[in-house]
Amino acid sequence: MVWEKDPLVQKVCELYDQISSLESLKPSKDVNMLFTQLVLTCMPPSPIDVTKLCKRIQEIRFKLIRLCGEAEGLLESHFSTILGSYENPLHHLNIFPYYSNYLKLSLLEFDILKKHCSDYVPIKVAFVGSGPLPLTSIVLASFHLTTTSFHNYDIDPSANSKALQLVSSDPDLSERMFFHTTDIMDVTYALKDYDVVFLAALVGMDKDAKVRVIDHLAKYMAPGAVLMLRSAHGARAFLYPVVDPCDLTGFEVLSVFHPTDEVINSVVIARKVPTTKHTVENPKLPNKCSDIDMFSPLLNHVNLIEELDIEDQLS
Ligand SMILES: C[S@@+](CC[C@H](N)C(=O)[O-])C[C@H]1O[C@@H](n2cnc3c(N)ncnc32)[C@H](O)[C@@H]1O
Repeated sequence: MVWEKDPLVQKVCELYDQISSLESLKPSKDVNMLFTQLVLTCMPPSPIDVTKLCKRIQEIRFKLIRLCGEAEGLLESHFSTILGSYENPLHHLNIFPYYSNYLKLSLLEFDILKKHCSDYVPIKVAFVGSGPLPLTSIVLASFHLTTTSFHNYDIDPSANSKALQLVSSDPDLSERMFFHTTDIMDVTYALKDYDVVFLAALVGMDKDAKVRVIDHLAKYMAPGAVLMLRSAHGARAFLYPVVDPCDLTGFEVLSVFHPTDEVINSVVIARKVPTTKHTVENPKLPNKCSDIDMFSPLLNHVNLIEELDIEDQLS
């Protein structure tokens, strides 16, 4: 189908023109109004396949994803600064306008994780691209994985110092949340200690960059460890990069879930396969997620069905 004439695509291009003309993407009435319009335009289920867009609109999409990422970072930084001024920041998270979205997204990710690691609670989780307001780690640690330690990686030192400020006064999370300031591409053997690695939607802003990060994680994560990724589907792919199962070399894709409500990101869960050219010598098996016999006929049978489901979903 030729998407250029599609009214939704036309609306996205109009909004791009206005957003790209803004002086600043810091939270303001105009910025909030334009991004709210953009999200409301892209949210409804849509048959749009962004791989079929013409070159001009592909370029608009790539620039728009970057603008959305910049605005999201500025929004999170803005509210993290306000929250950091409270005595107990974690008691006031609901001042963040998208807090309920994170509650729903984190519950969705926890439910999907539980389904594929049903007999085991992860001991160590890494969140890559945690940002100045690491709500996924905070929500998971507070409500779902209440004994798990969370290692948050962010390339931006100011993001980590703001994030640390939010949890340092909490007796529980201050003991279970850790922050590492580094490019994830520079983290190697430490990655093999994590039972689960979450990859933020905004780490790897285009396909090539995303695949480079995924290949790096495939090289150093422990066999059997779980990778949770955020992707996008339909018109939501104008807001975030898309992760396709074929991008996940070195992993076995367990499921892909496309929400249709106000949770914008699709969720992809995959498990590091035990034998891959990427495997680093003598990898330490993280824990029970890898104790599952990766090649037991039953498991393969179940996985095959789920992968077939994936094929159905994606066809
Ligand atoms: C603003 S946060 C938003 C996270 C968002 N809530 C999500 O789930 O995608 C994204 C963070 O990723 C960080 N980031 C981007 N590339 C990175 C990399 N290669 N290594 C570590 N952090 C990175 C940015 O500094 C930014 O703070």
